[in-house]
Amino acid sequence: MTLLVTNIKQLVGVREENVLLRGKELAQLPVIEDAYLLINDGVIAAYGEMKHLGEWANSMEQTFDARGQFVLPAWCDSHTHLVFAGSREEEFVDKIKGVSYEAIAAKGGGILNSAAKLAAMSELELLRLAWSRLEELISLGTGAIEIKSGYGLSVEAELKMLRVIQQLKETSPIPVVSTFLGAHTYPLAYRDDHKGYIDAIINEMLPVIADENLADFVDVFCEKGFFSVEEMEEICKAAMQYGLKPKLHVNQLHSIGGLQKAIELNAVSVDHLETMTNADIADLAQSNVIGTLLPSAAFFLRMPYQPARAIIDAGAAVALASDFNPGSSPSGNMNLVVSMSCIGMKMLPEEAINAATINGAFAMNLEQEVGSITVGKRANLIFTRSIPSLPYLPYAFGSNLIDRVMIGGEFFR
Ligand SMILES: N=CN[C@@H](CCC(=O)O)C(=O)O
Ligand SMILES: [Zn+2]
Repeated sequence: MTLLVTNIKQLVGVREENVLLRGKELAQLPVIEDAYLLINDGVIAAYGEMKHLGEWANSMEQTFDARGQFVLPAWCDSHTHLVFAGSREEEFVDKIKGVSYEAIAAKGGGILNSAAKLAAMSELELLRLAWSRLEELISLGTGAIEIKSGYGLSVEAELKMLRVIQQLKETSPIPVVSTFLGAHTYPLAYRDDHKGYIDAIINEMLPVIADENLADFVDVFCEKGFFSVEEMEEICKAAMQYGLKPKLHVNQLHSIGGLQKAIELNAVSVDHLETMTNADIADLAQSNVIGTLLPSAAFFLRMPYQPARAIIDAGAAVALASDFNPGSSPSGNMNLVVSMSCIGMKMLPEEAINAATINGAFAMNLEQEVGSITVGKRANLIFTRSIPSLPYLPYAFGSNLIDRVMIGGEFFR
């Protein structure tokens, strides 16, 4: 089926080629004013200025008049923990009362709290909950997503999470990539036996994950009190033997060398980056690794935002993602993430949109499929409400400025 979209006020993120944007390039967001867009079988087939629309347009079987809407590539959310069993608002209240993130984790809260809830839930119920979250995110403009395990922390429960992600992958209308995060924290039973848990990850979880093709990436929470740089290296090297690529949680609370090791391991991305030394910024800028910034986690944990300006100005490639999870970012709303990055991290609107689309696609190895208006890519698109300009999107934070979301050439809901 072919659909012609006409009278688009601005077609945003038009790119003939896929290039990961770094440094100054991040502010370059190519648009076509007063545009048309042709979609064939759910895939972008052509685009251009309305004035160049040929006679052929008259014979189109299906047309949609965008009447002055802006059309953007849907958000590419490259870091989420979307599969979880329950919310953790009791910890939210504890934190308001002054209890720290680390103190909550130390007394069995945090990730372990989510793991206990997940262990008690069936695969089917987990899938039902995750599916309804995913539907909400798509209606908020997310057109591709990465989902991690990491609330299982046992062979059985990690595999249960990954099988839920696998089912989402098979049935979701948007591309889903899967990340194995068995090394999210040490389960209680292995609190004093790190080697034992790492052995379980390497010898019991990874072979099944590889056998059933349950993950595209491997992640480790490299942090004081969680996994050390050496432990991260051991786990990544084992996972890489099965073809999983590293995408790693580093430099959230402390700078302990995780970022440098991730670069050495040729990670696809290093995620969080709230705590960056000047040397960390320089090392990232000189590497090919994408720095994925998660401003809503910093916001929710009341931490200083990631130093986006310094990271971009040093020449690094950055992506933006939601980190949707029940502990540190109970929102997967990428519109809010884009606003926060402009308001809290002084990213330009063009930089934020690029970081949340094309660079996010690169951070999931999905750049051939999504992230820009490019012939051959999926027509996963955001149609805005009537807005005066593109910067109005991050400026008017909290308003729902999305009129419709298109997934694979069809309007979603
Ligand atoms: N930092 C590690 N993991 C999650 C938080 C997990 C949780 O608190 O449940 C994050 O990315 O912020
Ligand atoms: Zn995370």
